Amino acid sequence: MFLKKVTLLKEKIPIFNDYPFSIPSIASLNEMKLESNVTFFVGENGSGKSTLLEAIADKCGFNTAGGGRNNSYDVYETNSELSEYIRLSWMPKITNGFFLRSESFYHFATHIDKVDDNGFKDYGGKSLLKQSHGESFMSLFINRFNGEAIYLLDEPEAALSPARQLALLKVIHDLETQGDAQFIIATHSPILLGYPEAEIYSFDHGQIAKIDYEDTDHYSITKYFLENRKRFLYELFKEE
Ligand SMILES: Nc1ncnc2c1ncn2[C@@H]1O[C@H](COP(=O)(O)OP(=O)(O)OP(=O)(O)O)[C@@H](O)[C@H]1O
Repeated sequence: MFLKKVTLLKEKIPIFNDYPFSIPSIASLNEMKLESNVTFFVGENGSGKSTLLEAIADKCGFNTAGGGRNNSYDVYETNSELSEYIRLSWMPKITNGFFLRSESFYHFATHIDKVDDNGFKDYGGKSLLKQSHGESFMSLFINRFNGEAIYLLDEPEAALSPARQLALLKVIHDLETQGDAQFIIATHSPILLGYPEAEIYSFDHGQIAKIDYEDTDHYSITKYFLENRKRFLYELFKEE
């Protein structure tokens, strides 16, 4: 693995009232140690996962709208308001990698459609715009992801069927074990979170703290739902 630590430079922060320091998990961050090739960010909607992931991507020099170092398409790029307040500690430093931002992947696909002159070799030999959302994600993972690199994925499951989520686990496993790749993944998927030996950071309760897989809401709510679906729905829908 390459990225070992993310530190919040608290002394540089002028005021904690405004975004992104108004997010409790971000405001309470001191340093986050990364000790596994695969790290997950979990937490409720709005708990700050994407904000931190985007700041890390910006610091890596990746396009914050999604892409790697060479994917410059300013028109869709957004500024990370957090990146100038974090420090990344590497050992060794690498520059290869990719930031997958599910919500704006269409912009990346449109950009590639305009500039690719290589028969879409990095994307399965077909324009990403002519593949389904999930197919285009898998084409990217299988063809473009390789070698020593850091991959930052924001909700990759958004486009993936359960079977394709399992396929992504296999891609992660192959890259991690053969290519020494590092992954940081913000997710709500109980399937992805089940990756063995992964480190999981929860952004809930106003802090960023390690959590075991079985202690995440994603695991426990999904498990309870699948095992007690009728009772669960009865309780959910019943009149107060
Ligand atoms: N550019 C912005 N300006 C002001 N507030 C923002 C901005 N971007 C995000 N926020 C707010 O910051 C909070 C954290 O957002 P963020 O996208 O990091 O959450 P998240 O944990 O990734 O959520 P989700 O699981 O829904 O993707 C939210 O309350 C959001 O409304």
